[in-house]
Order: sequence, then structure tokens, then C-alpha cells
Amino acid sequence: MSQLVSPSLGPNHARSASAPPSIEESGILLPPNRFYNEESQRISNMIDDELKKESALRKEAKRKEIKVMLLGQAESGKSTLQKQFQLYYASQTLETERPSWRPIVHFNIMKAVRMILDELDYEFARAENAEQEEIQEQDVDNELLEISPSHKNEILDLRSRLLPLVALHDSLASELSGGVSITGGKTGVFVRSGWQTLLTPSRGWMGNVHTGKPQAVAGLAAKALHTAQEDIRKLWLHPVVRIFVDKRKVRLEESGPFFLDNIERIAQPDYVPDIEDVLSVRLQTLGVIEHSFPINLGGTMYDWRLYDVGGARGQRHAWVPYFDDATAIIFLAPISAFDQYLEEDPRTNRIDDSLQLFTAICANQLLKKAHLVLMLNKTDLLKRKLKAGIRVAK
Ligand SMILES: Nc1nc2c(ncn2[C@@H]2O[C@H](COP(=O)(O)OP(=O)(O)OP(=O)(O)O)[C@@H](O)[C@H]2O)c(=O)[nH]1
Ligand SMILES: [Mg+2]
Repeated sequence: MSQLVSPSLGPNHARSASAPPSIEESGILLPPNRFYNEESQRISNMIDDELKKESALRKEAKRKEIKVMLLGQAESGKSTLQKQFQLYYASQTLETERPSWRPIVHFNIMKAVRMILDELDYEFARAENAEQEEIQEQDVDNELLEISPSHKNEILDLRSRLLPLVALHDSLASELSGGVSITGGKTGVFVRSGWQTLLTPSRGWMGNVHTGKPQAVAGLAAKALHTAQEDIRKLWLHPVVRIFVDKRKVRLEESGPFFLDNIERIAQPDYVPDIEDVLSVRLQTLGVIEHSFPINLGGTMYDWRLYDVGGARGQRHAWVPYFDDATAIIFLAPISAFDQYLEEDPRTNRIDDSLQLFTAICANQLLKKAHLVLMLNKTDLLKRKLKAGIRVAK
């Protein structure tokens, strides 16, 4: 009997008793090589076929992927249009997100109340100065409104009762934004991609948008709003505030009047925003947020990737890396903004800014193959302004 030798150890090294025998040693009969060749060829061909199929599928999927960028200045309605796409093509996802919008709706109301009170303060101070200095000449565009002493007292009274609510404004903004702020802009709430999942009811409505941890200020704000609802309603319906709004002395964001009209409903402890509330909310986008929808067009499924971007001037540099493979651009220009100025640069008219931005987008070489859609939106607000006698020429 020949000595047990391991090929790797060499002929002079004995194999240990525990080592398993080789295939040859085990006596198992190996099939002829021809069989191996045929079988391996068959498997190899099968793998090639699979790879070809996969590559074709990938190409097909790529062909059906449509990348759409929503561009335009801040507050032009990009996120609102994205929500409308979501409502149309993936309504269930918007439905489940509804509770996470609650603290943001509360923030929108607090911001509107604060803007009204700030403007009233400013107007009272102007009136006092005018009285002291007996200013005769008035700027026709900024004429001083006469406020009766009783009206002034009513407003001062409401103001002092609303102070606890207003005092929470900045800290709520900071809490909802996770401490993020944008230089040059006013206090706001800024969100990044995926914030909704961090604010779902399972984590508690008052979860932080970035960490999901419970938020103390949002809870306080909800309680303060509930307590102050009657005062907010009185302020909003006060004759002086009505005149201020009509004469456009106080220019609230679009969401303000809508939510103030609905204060009673929104201030309830069990309030959950409905779809109209979600579409009316003003919430600034930070960076670029990708949304994906499967869309069936003429029987073919397309994977629509919608890129919603932050539109403020300091945010626009983040758009460029997405230009290269964009299929289409939807450029939003709010046509009602002819008498408004940028929040981040109060000297620049919003229509001028939109025009400059649109010109730059049209000239960008990276976008030369992309389809371009220009959407003039906020036509309802334009109609309302024209009806109220505001002249475009001015
Ligand atoms: N009345 C009216 N309001 C609109 C329309 N489109 C948008 N809005 C409102 O305008 C506000 C601004 O909308 P957003 O969608 O947040 O603006 P954005 O372009 O995403 O702004 P950034 O994220 O800062 O770049 C929201 O309160 C919307 O409800 C419209 O056609 N009509
Ligand atoms: Mg946005």
C-alpha cells in the first residue's frame, strides 16, 4: 500500500490521520472531461444570456427614467407643484404625511401673527413721531393711517395677550429646522430631504425634523395656539388690520390669510392638516430633494424623478450638479409677484429676478438637451391684485 502523501506537503511528509482523502483517493469515479466541457459551456451560455437580459432591462429602465427639475426663485411654488404631483400620482404617501405638517402649519400662523403685530408697532411708532415732529408731508405710497384711540387700545390689549405665542416664533423655527438658518433671509423653517418620515405619528407629532426626537417647543406652541385662538381671530378681523391688509401695508406670505381664516379648526388639540392645508403651507426647501413616482403614460411605466430645489439666492449653486442628465426643467415664475421684492435681497423686484434666472437657465450649456417648460403660476393672486386696483405699471 502506497504511503499517504499530500501533494502540497511533498512526498516526504506524511499526511495527518485526520486529513480528508483526495477525490482520487476516495475512489469516486470522475465523469469524463467531455461532459464537464459541455456542461460548463451550457452554464456559461446561460449566464451570458442572463447578463444580456439584465443589461437590456437596465437600458430599458434607464430609458424610462425621467429626471425633472423644478426650478425658480424662493416662494415660486416649486414644493407646492411637487406636492400636487405627489397628490396625483402617489396620493397615499401624502395622506400618511399629513400629521407631520401640523407643527409647520402652526409655525405659519405664528409668523403671520408676528408680521401683523410688527407692522402695527411700526405704524404706531410712525404716528407718534409724526405727531411730535408735526410732519406735514406724506409719502403718498406710505400714507399714515388714522387709528382711533379706542382701536389702538384694543390692539395693544390683544398684542399683550398674544406676546407669549409670538415669543415662541424664533425658537419653534430653530427647533423645526434643527438649528439650520440661512444668512440674509428672515427667520424661517428650512427642511432637508426625508424630514416627513421623522415627524410621523409613530415617533410623536412633535419629533424633530432631523433627529426624530420629541420637540418641546412644538408642543408648547400647539398649546399656546389653542389658548390664543380667540385673540388671533379678533386680531385678524379687527377693522384696523382689515385696512392694513387691504391697503397692503402688511404683506403676509400666501399661507397667512388662509390659515388665519381657519384658526378655529387649526387650533384644536386633535387637529391634523387636510390636503388643502398641506398644499397651502409655506416651508422653505434646503438643498435638493428627490421625489420618485412611477407614472403610467400610454401603458408604459416611467420612473419620474422630481428634483425640488431651494430657490433662494444662496441655494442656487446646489442645482448645477443635477443639470447634466436632467430630462426636463419646469421653471416656475410667479406672475403675481410684480410688486414684490426678494426676501434675501429687498432691493430686487421678484419679476426681475425671475427673468434673470430664466435667462441664465436658458443659456446654460449643461441644459441644452433638456426640455424646458415655463410655468407662470399664482395667476389667482394676479387676478385678485388686479381686481383690487393694484397697477402692474407701478
Ligand atoms: N394662491 C396661490 N398660492 C400658491 C400657488 N403656488 C404656490 N402657492 C403658495 O406659495 C407658497 C410658496 O410655495 P413653496 O412651494 O413653498 O415655494 P418654493 O418655490 O418651494 O420655495 P423655496 O423652497 O423657498 O425655494 C406656499 O404657501 C404655497 O401654498 C398658486 O398658484 N396660488
Ligand atoms: Mg420649496
